[in-house]
Amino acid sequence: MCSRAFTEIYSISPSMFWCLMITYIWKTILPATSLYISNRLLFCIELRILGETAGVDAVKELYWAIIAQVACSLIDSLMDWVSEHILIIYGARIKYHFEERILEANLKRDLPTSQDHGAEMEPDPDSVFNSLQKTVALAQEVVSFVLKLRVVQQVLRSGLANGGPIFVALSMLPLVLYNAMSSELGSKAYFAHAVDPHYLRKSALYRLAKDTFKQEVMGGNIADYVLHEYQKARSALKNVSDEYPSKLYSHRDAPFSQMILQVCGELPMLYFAFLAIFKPAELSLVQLAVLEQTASSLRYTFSVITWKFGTWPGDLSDMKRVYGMLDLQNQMKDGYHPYPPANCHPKGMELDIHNVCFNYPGSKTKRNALTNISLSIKPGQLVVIVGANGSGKSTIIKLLNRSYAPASGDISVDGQSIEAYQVQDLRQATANLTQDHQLFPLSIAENIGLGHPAMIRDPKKISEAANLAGAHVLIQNLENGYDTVLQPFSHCHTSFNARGHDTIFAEFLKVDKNAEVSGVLVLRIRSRGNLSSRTFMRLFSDNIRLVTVDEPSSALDPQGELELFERLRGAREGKTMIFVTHRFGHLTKYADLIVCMKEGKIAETGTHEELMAKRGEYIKLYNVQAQAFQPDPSL
Ligand SMILES: Nc1ncnc2c1ncn2[C@@H]1O[C@H](COP(=O)(O)OP(=O)(O)OP(=O)(O)O)[C@@H](O)[C@H]1O
Repeated sequence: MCSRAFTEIYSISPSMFWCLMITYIWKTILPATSLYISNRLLFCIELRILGETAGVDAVKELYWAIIAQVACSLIDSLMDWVSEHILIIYGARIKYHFEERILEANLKRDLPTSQDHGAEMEPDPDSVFNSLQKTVALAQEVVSFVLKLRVVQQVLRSGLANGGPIFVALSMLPLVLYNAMSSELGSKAYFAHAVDPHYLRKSALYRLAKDTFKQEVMGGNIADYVLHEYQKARSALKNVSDEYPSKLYSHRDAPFSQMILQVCGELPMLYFAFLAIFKPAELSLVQLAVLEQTASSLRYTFSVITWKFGTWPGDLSDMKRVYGMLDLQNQMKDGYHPYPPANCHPKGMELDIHNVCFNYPGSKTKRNALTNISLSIKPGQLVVIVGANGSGKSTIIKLLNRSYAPASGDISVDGQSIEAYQVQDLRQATANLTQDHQLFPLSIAENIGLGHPAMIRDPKKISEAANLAGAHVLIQNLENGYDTVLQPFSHCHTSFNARGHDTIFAEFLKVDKNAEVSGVLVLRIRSRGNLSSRTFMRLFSDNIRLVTVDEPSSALDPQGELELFERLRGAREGKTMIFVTHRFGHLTKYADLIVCMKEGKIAETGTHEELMAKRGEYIKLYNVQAQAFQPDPSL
């Protein structure tokens, strides 16, 4: 997986990749090089002070060490600048690259797969690069540790550091012991949850003073009860601590391990003190400084490695999430055949639903959403599906537009199984108007034009579609007309301190507010048919052979719905039309076929007259509606 990420990131910009690698290599060798140079510097200073040249040109070495030290510092700051500069540009390019890949994958993903994988569908586009950087950082520390060991070896071999091996070994001992005896949670994978019933009750009661519940608590005059119950729960909790899990985990009942570790930490200095007592001639302060410097540098790298190694699986998991999401296969297989077939009927789509059963993925209900549905719809028919809430009307539409696939049975379209066709082609031949239609955070013109993207740059067609949907006048009266952006995203940002700065914060609120389109306006646009404008726009496409309208009444008043149905019927030529609606009175008289649903099954089918004569399920629904419009005789 790491090599896949490397290859992908490399392909975004090979030149920037190599520049970044050079800075990483530099950062890897720098600590060992600095350690070596500063050790040399200290030794040369000592030789110079004591006047012991012993064949070494101390002054010349001192100059070289000074030049090398300064050069390292300069190169290091240059490398810092280069890597920061590259990361700003390259980092953004990498992020946008993965953002695009995630967007593309999400757009191609079918509904059941998206619903089954929920949160996995939105991984952080930054995480591949972040994970890779953390992997590189771990590798850097390991290599740096090995290089530092080489420097230690050299120091010990030089004979200038008497007692060095024991000193270095003693310096590393506490770290090794610490890792062996460690009881830290920090680098472990864990999750924690509270189980104590008194603690859970105390926390729940504490929340009752918050805004969400306040009105209810005050209105119900239950404040005393809440406080009393809180006190009861608190005293039942006794000494149970709610300290962070990591602290509770690392706390030891006896102090011995801590004491041993503490004493071990002092051992190197104690050892040197004993040497000073018993072999003072073999020691110097510079030796002590060099050894301490070397050992502390090794200790630091060792502890960074152990920490990074512990957190590495977690770092990689973010990268895994991105690739897991990108590699996810759609549950619904795409077909091979183009749609429409050459011999299709000019009047519209022919549909044959045969013995279809279906339930939603993850549904916990015993009853299927649809059970044994069989239905034939002839080309160009106007079909109305009626039935109580939850009887399965919308689900039929969702199977027809291939949002889901039946669990069993088959749907055939123009004589061929629906699954044999390419989904994209089928969708191009279908116009859906549903209760779930959303306004996109784009301009009104785009919101409408996206019904038929080929005409999205045609303002005449867009206003014609809005006119047909009855939304044109409202849109035209807006300050920015069709260019009004609906529900724009705000990209404002304040620093933490700006919150204490009245002028800046007021300005921030103003800018942030400007980005909002009022919710009232959005509602008006919805109710005045901006959503159906998109469907009318879609109807301008010559490809449409099936129109499904699923209860747009939640956004429309009865008059608006009646007008909408009238206009949709006006565009009926060459299209099969299926309407799902509760207010079906004004539609059923035009219906070639009425399908009456009950509890996921088809209760009866026929024309209005046939179903009225049957005196079954349909007439019950019809009478309930009719009664709502008749005067109450008791009044
Ligand atoms: N996304 C979903 N996940 C799980 N169950 C669902 C989902 N959508 C609908 N259902 C269930 O499937 C059954 C049929 O729902 P459907 O929406 O098709 O009924 P409907 O007749 O269109 O109802 P309404 O008139 O209220 O829209 C219901 O029991 C409903 O609760």
